[in-house]
Amino acid sequence: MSPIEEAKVSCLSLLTCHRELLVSRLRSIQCVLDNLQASHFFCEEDVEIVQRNMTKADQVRKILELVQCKGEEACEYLIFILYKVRDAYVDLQPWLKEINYEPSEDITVMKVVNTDPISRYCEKMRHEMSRDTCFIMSYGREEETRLEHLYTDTLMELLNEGNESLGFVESLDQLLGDHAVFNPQGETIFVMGDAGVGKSILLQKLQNLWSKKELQTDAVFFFRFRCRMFSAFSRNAEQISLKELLFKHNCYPDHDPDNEVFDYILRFPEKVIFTFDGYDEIQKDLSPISDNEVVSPEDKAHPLQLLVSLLCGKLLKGSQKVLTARTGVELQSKVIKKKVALRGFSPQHLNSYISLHFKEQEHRELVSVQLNASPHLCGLCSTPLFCWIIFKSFRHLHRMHDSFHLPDTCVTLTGIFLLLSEVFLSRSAPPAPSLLKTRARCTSETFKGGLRALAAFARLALQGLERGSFMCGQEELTACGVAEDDVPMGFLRPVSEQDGTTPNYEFLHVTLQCFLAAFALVLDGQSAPNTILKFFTECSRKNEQTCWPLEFCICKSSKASESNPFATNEHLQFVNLFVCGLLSKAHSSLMGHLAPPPLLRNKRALLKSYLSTSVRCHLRGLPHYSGNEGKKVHVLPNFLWILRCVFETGSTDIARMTAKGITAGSIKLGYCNVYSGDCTALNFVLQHRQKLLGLDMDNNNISDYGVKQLKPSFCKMTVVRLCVNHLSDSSVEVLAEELCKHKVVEVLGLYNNHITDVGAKLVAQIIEECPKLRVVKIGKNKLTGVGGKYLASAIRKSTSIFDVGMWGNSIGDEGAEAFGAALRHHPSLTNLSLSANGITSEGGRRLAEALKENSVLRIFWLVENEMTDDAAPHLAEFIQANTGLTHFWLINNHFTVHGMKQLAEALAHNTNLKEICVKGNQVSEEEEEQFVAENRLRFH
Ligand SMILES: Nc1ncnc2c1ncn2[C@@H]1O[C@H](COP(=O)(O)OP(=O)(O)OP(=O)(O)O)[C@@H](O)[C@H]1O
Repeated sequence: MSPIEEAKVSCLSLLTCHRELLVSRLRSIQCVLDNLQASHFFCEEDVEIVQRNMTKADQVRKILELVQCKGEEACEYLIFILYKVRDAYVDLQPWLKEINYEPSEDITVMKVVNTDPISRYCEKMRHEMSRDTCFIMSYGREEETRLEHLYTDTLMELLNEGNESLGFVESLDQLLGDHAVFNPQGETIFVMGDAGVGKSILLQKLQNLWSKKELQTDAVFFFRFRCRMFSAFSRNAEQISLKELLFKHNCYPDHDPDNEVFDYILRFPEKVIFTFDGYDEIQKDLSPISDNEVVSPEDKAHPLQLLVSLLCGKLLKGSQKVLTARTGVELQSKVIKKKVALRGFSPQHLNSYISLHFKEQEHRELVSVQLNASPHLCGLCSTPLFCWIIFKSFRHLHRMHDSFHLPDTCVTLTGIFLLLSEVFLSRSAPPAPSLLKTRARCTSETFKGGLRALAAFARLALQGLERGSFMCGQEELTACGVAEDDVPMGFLRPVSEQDGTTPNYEFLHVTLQCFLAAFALVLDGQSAPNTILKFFTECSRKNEQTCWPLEFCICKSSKASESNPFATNEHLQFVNLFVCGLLSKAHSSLMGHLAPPPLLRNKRALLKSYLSTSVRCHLRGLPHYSGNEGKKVHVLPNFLWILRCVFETGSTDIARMTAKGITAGSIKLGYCNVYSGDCTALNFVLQHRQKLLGLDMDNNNISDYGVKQLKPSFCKMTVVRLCVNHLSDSSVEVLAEELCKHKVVEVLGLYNNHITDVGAKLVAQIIEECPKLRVVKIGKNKLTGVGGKYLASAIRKSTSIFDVGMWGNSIGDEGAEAFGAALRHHPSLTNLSLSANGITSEGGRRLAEALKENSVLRIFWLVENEMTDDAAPHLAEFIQANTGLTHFWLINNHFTVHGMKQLAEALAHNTNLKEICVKGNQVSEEEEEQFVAENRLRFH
C-alpha cells in the first residue's frame, strides 16, 4: 500500500477508533453540517437525519456513521473541519495533536467556512466594536475624527497597593498582561485618573485594537459597559440574568439555537474581557449589594449586583476586567489585581498631539509658540479634555475670525468651558454678511444670541445632576426648552444603543454638564440667590458635626450614603468651581449681558462671604503636628478644591485671607493628587503669603509645568519637597534660579523624578549657594558618576548640609570616590545614603580610606551595592577608625563569612557603632547564628 492509501485508511479508522472521544468532545454540530453540506458530502436529507436526533451525542454519532458511509475523503474532510475551525473545536485540538494530524495536500484545497456560533458571535462583536470605536467624539457628528488620527499615548503609571510607582505602562498590551500585578487573587485592573484625563478614550483604544485583532490577547469576547448605564437600570429596578446583561445590553448572538455562546463563556471565562467605564458615575451605595453577591450565572439579580459579582470574580472568575474611575474613588483592595493611574500628556505627548491636531504647519507653530510661553496653559493641556477644547476652539475661531490666539496665560477652567460654549453657540449664529469672509469676534453677542438655548441646556444639566443622572430623554429636553434645532449645536450627543433604550442623550462630557449646571444656578432669577450655594452645602453636609461649611468630602464609593446620589461628589465640586468662575470679576462683563447685574452682584457677594467663612473654618480646623521640619499642617485633598475655587474666583481678598489662614510654618500636600494645573491656584494663594513657608508636595503629579507655575512662590519656601512628581532637569533649572536668588531653602526633596547629570549640576549649585540648606534628597533619579561628582564637590564646600540621600542612582565607583574625598574632613554631614549605586569593592575601598578621617558621619547606607569580601578589610579599618558612626547598613551586597568576620572584628573595637546590618549577603543560616551570638552583626 502506498503511504497515501495508508493515510486514507487511517483517517477512516481514526474515526472508528476514537469514536467515543469524538462523541463526547465534538460540540458545535452546526459548523460540521454546514461544511459537509456545502462540500456536497452531505445532502439535505443527511442533515435532516442528523437533526432528528434529540441529543448532541446522538447527532455526533449519526454524523460519524454517515461520514464513514460516504468514504475516506468525507472522513478526512470531517477531521479537516475540526482542524481548521480551532475556536469552535478547542476541545479536540489536543486530540489532533496526539494523532499528529497533518492535512494532506488534496484536502487543503477544500474550503472550510467557519459557521460556528462562537466564531460568528466573535466576528459580530469585532465588527460592532470596530464601528463604534473608530471615531473620537467631537462637536458634532460631521466633525468626528477617526480615533487613529487623534489618539495619542498618555502617561500610564503602574502603582502598587500602597500607591507607590512601579514604573509606566509601555504599551496597551502591557495593561492587560501580568506585569506589575500586586495581587494575583484580585480580579480587576483598576484604572484611575482625574476628570478628562482620558480614561474612556483609553478603553476605546483598547476595544478598537481588539476589534482589529491588534491587541495581544487570546480573548475571544469583549464586553464593554459604561457604569452610568447601571444607574439607568437601577431606576426601574428590574432583575436580570447575566446572560441578559451580556446579550441584551451588549451584543446578541444571532445564530445560536443551542446556547453555545453562553456555554462557552461559562466554560472559558479567561477568554472574555470586560471593560467598565466610570465607576464614579454609579449613583448608588454599593455596600448592601456587595454583601449579597450573585454567584450563579443562572440567577436573576439587580444589574448592579451582577456588576459587583463580576468585579469580585464571583461570576465568571478568571475573566479579564478593566474598571475605570475618577481619582479618589476607592475599591476594596482584595478585588484589585493591578492599579494604573493616568497622568495625562507629557510634554512629548503634547507635541505629538499638536502635530495630529493641526494639519497646517503654520497653526502648529503658532500653537507651540503660544503654549511654550505659558506653563499654565501647558499644565492645563496636560489634561487631554482641556487640551482638546482649547485646540478645537482655536481651530474653529481661527477659521471663523481669521485670527485667534490661545486663551491668555491665566485662563481658568471656567474660561475654557466658556470658550467651548462660545464655539457651540457660534455654530448656530447667522453667517457673516456675504461680502465679508469672516466677521469680527464678539463673545458677548454670541452669548446673547444663544442665550435661550444656553439657558435651556443649563436647566437640563442642572436637573440631571439634581436627579443624579447623566442621561436624559426627549421629554426632559422638551420640558427644559431644548428645541430640536438646538441639539446639533454640540452640547449633547446621542447615546449609542448598547446603553439601553430609554435615555437618548448625554452631555458631550460630564464636566460640561457640571459647567452648564453652574450656569443654570448663576442665571436663575426665580429661586433665592443663595441657591448658588446648594452644592457647596451638599458637599459639606456630611461634615456638619465638624462645622466646616466648605469641608468638601470625597466620599468613598463604599460609604456613599443614599442621600448623596453620587459615588463621589467630585461632579458637584466641579459645579461649585464653575459657580465661582462664572461669578468672578473676570467674567462679570460677559455675565452682565446674560443676567441682571444686580442679581449677579448679590450672588457674588453671597459667594464671597460664604467662601471667606469657609476658608477660615477649614484652615482653623486642620490638625497641626510637629516634625523635624517644624510645625506642620497636613491639609486634606479637599484643600485642593478650596484652592481651585479661590483661583477660579480670581479674588485677591480671598486669596490673601487663605494665605493668612495658613498659620503653620509648613504645609503638607502629599498624595493629594495635585496636578500641574493646580500649581497656578496654589501660587495665586501663596503670592499673598508674607511669612516663609515649607511646602511638602511629595507624591503628586505636578510635572515641570507645575514647577514653572510655582516659580514666584519659591522665594519664601524653606522646604521644597517635590519627590515623585515627574520632574525633569528643566524643573531643576527653575529651582536653581529661584532658590539661589533667595537663599532661604533648608530642605530640598527631589527623590524619584527624572533628573539627570545636567540637573545634578544645578542641584550642586543650590547646595553651594544656599547657606541654610541642610537636607537634599535626590535618590532614584538618573545620575551617573558625573552627577555624583558635581554633588560631592558642592557638598565639600557646604557647611550646613547634614543629610544627603542618593539611593538608587548609578554613580558607581567614580561617584563613590568623589564622595569619599568630599567627606574626608566634612564638618556637618551626618547622614548619607549611597545605596543602590553600583558601587563595587574598589569604590568601597576608596570611600572607606577617605572616610577613616571623618568623625562626623553617624548614619551611613551602602545597601544594594556590588561589594565583595575584597572591600571588607578597608571597611573594617574605617569602622575601627570612625568612632562617630552609630548605624552602618550593608544589606544586599556580596560578602561571605570571610568578609563578615573582618567586619565583626572591627566592630569589636568600635563601641559607638551599635550594629552593622548585613542582611542579604552570602551567609548560611548556621553561620548567621554563630555571628549573632558572638557579635553585633544584624541579619534581619
Ligand atoms: N489619549 C488621548 N488621545 C487624544 N485625545 C484624548 C486622549 N484621551 C482623551 N482625549 C480627549 O479628551 C476627551 C476626554 O477624555 P475622556 O472622556 O476619555 O476622559 P475621562 O478620563 O474618561 O473623563 P471623565 O472621568 O470626566 O469621564 C476625549 O473626548 C478626547 O477628545
